[in-house]
Amino acid sequence: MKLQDSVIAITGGGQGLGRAMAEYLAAKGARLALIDLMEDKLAEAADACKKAGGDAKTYVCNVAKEDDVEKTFQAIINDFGHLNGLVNNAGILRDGLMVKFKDGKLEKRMELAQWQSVIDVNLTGVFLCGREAATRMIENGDQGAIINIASISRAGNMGQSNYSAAKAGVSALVPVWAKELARYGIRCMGIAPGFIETEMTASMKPEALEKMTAGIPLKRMGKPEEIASAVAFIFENDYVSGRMIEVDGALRL
Ligand SMILES: NC(=O)C1=CN([C@@H]2O[C@H](COP(=O)(O)OP(=O)(O)OC[C@H]3O[C@@H](n4cnc5c(N)ncnc54)[C@H](O)[C@@H]3O)[C@@H](O)[C@H]2O)C=CC1
Ligand SMILES: CC(C)c1ccc(C(=O)O)c(O)c1O
Repeated sequence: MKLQDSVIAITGGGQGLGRAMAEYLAAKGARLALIDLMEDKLAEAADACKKAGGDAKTYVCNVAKEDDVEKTFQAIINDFGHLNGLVNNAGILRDGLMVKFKDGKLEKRMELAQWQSVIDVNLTGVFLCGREAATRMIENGDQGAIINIASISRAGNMGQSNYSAAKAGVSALVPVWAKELARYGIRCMGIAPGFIETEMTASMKPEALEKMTAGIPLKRMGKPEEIASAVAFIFENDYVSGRMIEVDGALRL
């Protein structure tokens, strides 16, 4: 698929990795539908995309809400007339141990609400957006790809029951959707990033950063552009489907 003039929706497109993907695809001439909760961040990201050479429109939407998602994808079709791809990128962290001994007493530490909030956004949100994008693409006769952003934590990371379960779930959806959607000319792939440089890591003390990167075989964190280029590769290569790409500097948790 050529990215020039393709319409690509990115959830969580307002900041971080989603914004980096948007700018990278915009520079290749893609037309971006940026979806996020934060209106101000969306406006900044859309401006950056336009400067990079692509068109961009913004949609305030909670990916965990079925109504919001249905309205958003209807609006995208109304605005652009087509949809060629989706990057399911929006995600949240609410880390915590499941149980812990404190003062000789065993405590339940991960609250149900803490579990559910991550499942709602990181797993149900991916399902809702994937289902809506596929429906609109099939109705319109548009071919393309859906990409689920997972994490190295999908293998199971201490303190991340909720997050690891959701990321394992979105990884499992990749071969399911690849098989179900191939007949409509829609591919599905996943990316599992390791530790990536963000605004949060930029503000960390050098000693803490050094400790974090010491265990990574490539001895550095990944750059947002390295995730964005994996996204572009997937859209541009019409024979990749049903698999995960691990972009993690060879780290294993
Ligand atoms: N930064 C990293 O090192 C890694 C990130 N990831 C994954 O990459 C993705 C992006 O991560 P970052 O850019 O670091 O995060 P971030 O927190 O900087 O950006 C996430 C974006 O998603 C949006 N969002 C959150 N909940 C939403 C909802 N309910 N509806 C719509 N938008 C919502 C936020 O407003 C924000 O703009 C996530 O899925 C994350 O799990 C995976 C591995 C490593
Ligand atoms: C534990 C993994 C590598 C990780 C680290 C940081 C973030 C983040 O800041 O959003 C993640 O989403 C992760 O999956």
